[in-house]
Amino acid sequence: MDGDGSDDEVPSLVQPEANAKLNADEDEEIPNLVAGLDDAAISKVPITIVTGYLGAGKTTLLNYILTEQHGKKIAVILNEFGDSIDIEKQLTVSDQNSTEAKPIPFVPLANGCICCSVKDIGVAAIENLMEQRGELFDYILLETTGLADPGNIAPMFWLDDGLGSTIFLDGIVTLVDAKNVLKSLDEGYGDEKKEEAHDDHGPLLTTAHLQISHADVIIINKTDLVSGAEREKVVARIRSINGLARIETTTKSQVPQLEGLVLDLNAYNEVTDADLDFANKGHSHLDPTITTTTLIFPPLGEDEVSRFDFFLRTMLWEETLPNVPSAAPFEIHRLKARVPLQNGRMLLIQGVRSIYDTNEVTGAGGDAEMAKLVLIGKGIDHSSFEQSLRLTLSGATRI
Ligand SMILES: Nc1nc2c(ncn2[C@@H]2O[C@H](COP(=O)(O)OP(=O)(O)OP(=O)(O)O)[C@@H](O)[C@H]2O)c(=O)[nH]1
Repeated sequence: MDGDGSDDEVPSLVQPEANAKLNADEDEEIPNLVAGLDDAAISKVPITIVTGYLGAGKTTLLNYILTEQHGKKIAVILNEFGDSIDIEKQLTVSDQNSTEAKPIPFVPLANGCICCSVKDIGVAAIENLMEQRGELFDYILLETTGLADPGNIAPMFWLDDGLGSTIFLDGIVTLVDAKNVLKSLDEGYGDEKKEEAHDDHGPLLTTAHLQISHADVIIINKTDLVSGAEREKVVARIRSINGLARIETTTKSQVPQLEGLVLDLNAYNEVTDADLDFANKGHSHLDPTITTTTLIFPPLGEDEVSRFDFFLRTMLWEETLPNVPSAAPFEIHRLKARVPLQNGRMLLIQGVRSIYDTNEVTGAGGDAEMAKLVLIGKGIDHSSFEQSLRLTLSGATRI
């Protein structure tokens, strides 16, 4: 595990210009994504994003959580307005861009939890919620709409300085409907983004793909509606898209445990060797659109550290591969890496889309540990990425 180097970590969060718009002031100090490692994190409120396709079982999961014993005071945020639920009619946050602190009304729920509904998951809405925090809650669960792309929501929780100091992203949990997910992946069934996805001219990228590729935990729900063989097929397909996520199968969203599966995932402050090893186990590429790829290389020498960072920057910010200009177009959704250095230190890297964060720790890993970089994304051709990394580390490009 990586926690042993916490006393002398050197956070060096980097931010691409493409995401600068999320920051009100580009000169502001950028908060640390790996939030769990410092003292200040103790008082921060974790947020779990619950996402999943229409009807997959998100609300059923939230209801299940609220009736279970977890000893937490949870604020549930619903990111939608519906006619069906009375509480949603009562609650309004009209303008997410407003800087005025308009109190968000809460509705009491079971287990001492509270619920509110916001139209858009904006920084202002969450800040507003945090201002009212007091003793009201110590955990936030955010249920997104079925068509939300978690890759757009996740960066909000560490890019904004104010928010980053009060909240940290604990993890993304994606519910999928065992009966319909394959159809959703293949056809964009019922997907309003279908046209947009086709504009890409590549294999169809659906909302279901985006929700699976960004997930830290994937709950395959409604298993009562499929046979054992169908369930295995779904698991294999999802595993081929996201080799990093933990996968559980459920009926009525009844997860076997909450801790570590929905709550307190610590998905963004741990990069364990076991996780990366698992992703590298060569799951077959069953999905034509999104795959998980692992690059393995020896510990980096002093000169190679900045070259490696150049490789990451070019790949994530420019979506090109240094030294391999002919590589096919690609998109990176999620990235995790453990990179031992020859000086005995270790780089732990997390990324979502074009944002990534590097922490340097001591004492992690053994002498024999190789560096592992796991990438989840679209159009990733393993050999082009490997070639680019090898050439870049060898100093083929002056940086
Ligand atoms: N058969 C079956 N039905 C389920 C299961 N889980 C949930 N449902 C039902 O499926 C329907 C949709 O579940 P919800 O929890 O509302 O799904 P959701 O993801 O919140 O749906 P949206 O808010 O529309 O995106 C409800 O009628 C649930 O009772 C399950 O495991 N099996």
